Amino acid sequence: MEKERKVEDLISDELALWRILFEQSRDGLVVLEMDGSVYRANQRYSDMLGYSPEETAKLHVWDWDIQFSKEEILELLRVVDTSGAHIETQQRRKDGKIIDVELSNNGAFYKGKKLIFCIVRDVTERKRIEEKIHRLATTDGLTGIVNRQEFNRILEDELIRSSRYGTTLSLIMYDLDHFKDINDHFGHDGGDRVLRTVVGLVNDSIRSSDVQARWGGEEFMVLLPQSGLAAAERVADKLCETIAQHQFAGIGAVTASFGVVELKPGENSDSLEKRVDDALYRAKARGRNRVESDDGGP
Ligand SMILES: Nc1nc2c(ncn2[C@@H]2O[C@H](COP(=O)(O)OP(=O)(O)OP(=O)(O)O)[C@@H](O)[C@H]2O)c(=O)[nH]1
Repeated sequence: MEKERKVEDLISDELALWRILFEQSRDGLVVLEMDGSVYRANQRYSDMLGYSPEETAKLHVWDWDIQFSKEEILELLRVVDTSGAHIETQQRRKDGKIIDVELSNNGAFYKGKKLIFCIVRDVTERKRIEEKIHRLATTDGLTGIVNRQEFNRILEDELIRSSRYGTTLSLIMYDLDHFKDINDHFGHDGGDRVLRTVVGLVNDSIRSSDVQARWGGEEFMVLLPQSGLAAAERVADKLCETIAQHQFAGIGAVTASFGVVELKPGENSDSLEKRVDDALYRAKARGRNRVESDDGGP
C-alpha cells in the first residue's frame, strides 16, 4: 500500500512537471492530429493566435497557416517523422493580423497513433527589425533609392547573369550641373529637395527592372539590364531632357550631365564604372546638360 502510494506520488509529480513545462512555455506548443486538427494546445499558442483555448481546440492547421494549402499541410504532416522538421511560415490570427513564425515539428506515436508535436515561436518583431536594418544598410536616407554599396552588389549579380546567359547591360551615370550654386542660392534644404525631385523624375522614366542608385553627393547611377548602348543612350537623352524641362518649385531650371556605357565582353565592374565616369567627365567638359557615351572601342 505504502509502495503504491509512492508510485502514485511520483507519477503525479512527473505530470505536474510536464504540465508546468507545457503551460508556462514562452513558445506556443500545439499537438496535431494527422487530419490537421488540434489535439492539444497550450495557453501561449491560443494567445499567439488570439483565440480562446476552446476556440483553438476546434481549429485545423489551415485555419491559421497562410503559406501552405490544405493538401500541402496534410502532406507535411504525413512526412514529419521523429527526426523533426524546421520551417518558417506565416499564420493568420483571429483578428486577421499576420504573424511570422518559426516551427519545429516532430512526429511521434502516442496511444497507438501518430501525433505531430509543434513548437511555435513568434518571430514577427525580429523579422521587422531585420528588415529595418536591411533597409537602412541598403538604401539612401535622403532619396530612398539604393545606396552605392547595394548598387555594387546588384551590379555584380547582373554581371554574373550577363556572362552566364550571354546578355548585355548598360550603365548611365549622371551628375547635377553646378549643384554647388543651387545649395549656395537656395540652401541645403533647397538642394535636398532638388535631389529628391530629380530621383523621382528619373524613377518615373525608367523601367521597373532598371536600378537607380545614389552614388554619392549629387551623382547617380542607373543600371539597365539587358539593354545595349543605343537603347541606353535613348534613355539618357530622355532623362537629360526631362530634368532640363522640369520647373523645380521655388528654384527654376536645373540640368544634369550624363555618361553612358555598354558592358564589354568579360569586363569587370571597376572597368565599367571607370568608363562611365570618364564619359560623364567628358559631358561636363563639353558644356554640361548633355549625354556622352563610350562605345567600348579602343
Ligand atoms: N543639398 C545637398 N547638397 C549636397 C549633398 N551631397 C553633396 N552636396 C553638394 O553638392 C555640391 C557638389 O559640388 P561640385 O562637386 O563642385 O559640383 P557642381 O557644383 O555640381 O559642379 P559640376 O558637377 O562641375 O557641374 C557640393 O556643394 C556638395 O556640398 C546632399 O546630400 N544635399
